[in-house]
Amino acid sequence: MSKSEQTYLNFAKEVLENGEFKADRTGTGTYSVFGRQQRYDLSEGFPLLTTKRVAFKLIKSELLWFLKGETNIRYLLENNNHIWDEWAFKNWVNSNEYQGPDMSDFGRRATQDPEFKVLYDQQHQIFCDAILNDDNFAAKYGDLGQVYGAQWRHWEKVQGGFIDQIENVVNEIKNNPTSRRLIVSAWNPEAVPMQALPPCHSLFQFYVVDGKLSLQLYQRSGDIFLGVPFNIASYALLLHMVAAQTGLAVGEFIHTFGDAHIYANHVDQVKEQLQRPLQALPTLKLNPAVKSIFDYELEDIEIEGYHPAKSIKAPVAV
Ligand SMILES: Nc1nc(=O)c2c([nH]1)NC[C@@H]1CN(c3ccc(C(=O)N[C@@H](CCC(=O)O)C(=O)O)cc3)CN21
Ligand SMILES: O=c1ccn([C@H]2C[C@H](O)[C@@H](COP(=O)(O)O)O2)c(=O)[nH]1
Repeated sequence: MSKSEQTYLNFAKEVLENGEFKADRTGTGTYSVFGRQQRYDLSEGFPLLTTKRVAFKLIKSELLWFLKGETNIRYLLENNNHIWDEWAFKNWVNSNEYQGPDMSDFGRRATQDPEFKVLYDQQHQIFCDAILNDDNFAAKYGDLGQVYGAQWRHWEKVQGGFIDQIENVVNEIKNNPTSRRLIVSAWNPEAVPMQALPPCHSLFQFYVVDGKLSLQLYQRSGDIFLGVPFNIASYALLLHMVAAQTGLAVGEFIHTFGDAHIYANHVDQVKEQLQRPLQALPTLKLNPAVKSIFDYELEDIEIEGYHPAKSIKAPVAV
């Protein structure tokens, strides 16, 4: 049995039991707590949940997308990753150019009205085809604004020019591992109005001791059922990659939250997941021939020994 997965399940259980009902931006309603922290010892195994199948290939392509400094969903769609579609789709259907049926409040209506869902699926398909095949359309509507990739790799300086926070932090870990300033911030108050969704995983810090690298993330807002399993695996993967590139062993991933919530329409799914038995955690294999944090491709990252229970579907709140 894995301590890491039990840590996540205990957290979900605690929020189900103690979360306060709280209205939210999406109109869905949540059970929410404020200020929590979990620790995952990565030497125990790779923290990809086994009590439901978590699509690791989506986590990989999303993280490589951030690391490339990309903010356009075209790269994700080319890799069959649709987790960010809704936030780009919103820009299109709210534009003057959009001529199709009314898509206002599509996220909520698609889960509640089967007839509307048919219309939404059609428009979503048209949207994805256009992003993939039409360069101008992709440039206009595929871009999520100054989101993670932009802030990590090209933080815009007031006096002109850019800061590559990832390159800097990897160099600092190599050259100055005792530093207490090993921080990457995605939270840029000036950019918030230009982002499809202000960064949920807002800031992270590295720490080196005894030849081991740890990472703590501050996540301002966490969707415990859908987003958090992705976030845990994504930061564990990033930690492994940075450790590999700096010659360090992996230590802990520490996950600190602001508003951690379970959406009201995820409660049954969480209860089902909590009933399931845990399996051993998988292990991560990174291609040792890769010599830069920016050179990893999908095939350089493999998960081995992953034997999860079947996936549990849930609607995403848009
Ligand atoms: N409400 C909400 N929750 C999130 O977790 C979230 C957002 N919004 N907005 C931006 C990103 C997108 N993320 C997402 C979006 C969808 C899934 C999701 O639907 N996951 C499914 C499988 C999807 C698939 O196989 O294509 C799952 O079962 O994990 C996960 C993370 C995380 N973020
Ligand atoms: O990586 C992510 C991205 C998003 N989320 C969740 C957290 C919230 O449920 C929504 C964002 O809504 P806000 O109103 O902007 O907080 O997306 C996540 O868990 N992980």
